[in-house]
Amino acid sequence: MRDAKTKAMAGPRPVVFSGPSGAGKSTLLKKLMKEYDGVFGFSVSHTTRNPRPGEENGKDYHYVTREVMQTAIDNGDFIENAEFSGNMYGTSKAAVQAVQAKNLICILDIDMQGVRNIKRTDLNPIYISIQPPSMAVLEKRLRDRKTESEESLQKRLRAAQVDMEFSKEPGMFDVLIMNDNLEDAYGQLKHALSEEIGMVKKVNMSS
Ligand SMILES: Nc1nc2c(ncn2[C@@H]2O[C@H](COP(=O)(O)OP(=O)(O)O)[C@@H](O)[C@H]2O)c(=O)[nH]1
Ligand SMILES: Nc1ncnc2c1ncn2[C@@H]1O[C@H](COP(=O)(O)OP(=O)(O)O)[C@@H](O)[C@H]1O
Repeated sequence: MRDAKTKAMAGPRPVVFSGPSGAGKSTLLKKLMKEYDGVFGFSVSHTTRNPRPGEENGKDYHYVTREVMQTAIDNGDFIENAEFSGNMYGTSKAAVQAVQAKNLICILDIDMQGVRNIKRTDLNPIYISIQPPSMAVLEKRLRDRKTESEESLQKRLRAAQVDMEFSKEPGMFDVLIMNDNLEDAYGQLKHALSEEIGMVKKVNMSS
């Protein structure tokens, strides 16, 4: 456990976003970061998947080869890493430190293996699960997003089923948000984080 002093030095509590691919994590967190400019900072993960149109290296992800990623993992550069849908993903220590150095609330978008592994660290985040209203809605959203091949889509849907069960495990998440209507889900998210947002605004305004 971190004592009060180290906690204060590390800045505000990070926030973990998890939930099935296509549940709306990126949509919600981008909205949040836009509205609360200077409050949140995104932990830019590493991945071996290819960038999608519109995604930027260093902003959405650090896009790397398996070799580069494995070497960095072996080097102890990562807080956690996982294999998802045939690709490697991971949170580097540097990604989180870069956000915490600016005294911002660090946002992590990670899968359920990441959640399990972060629970073994002293990061002490708020765990938020974003869930879709149903598998049918999730499938429609993923298809309409037009980012996945049929094979990748099927892999994501299979992982989603496991994820939806995982999110029901007692004590796994602090907040569960069902993303049916976007504005409602966003309202719930802001409400869940209102105390942390208030604290960061106060501290950063007076410094
Ligand atoms: N464990 C872990 N999972 C990650 C990390 N970065 C992204 N993910 C997860 O990997 C999954 C796939 O992400 P992505 O390929 O961007 O697809 P999308 O979720 O459909 O937009 C999602 O569940 C993400 O939350 C990471 O650093 N660690
Ligand atoms: N509440 C919602 N209603 C309808 N479509 C949504 C909603 N939330 C997100 N979407 C859409 O669903 C797709 C998946 O959302 P995205 O944020 O990419 O999910 P994730 O980051 O969890 O994989 C996107 O095309 C997004 O625009």
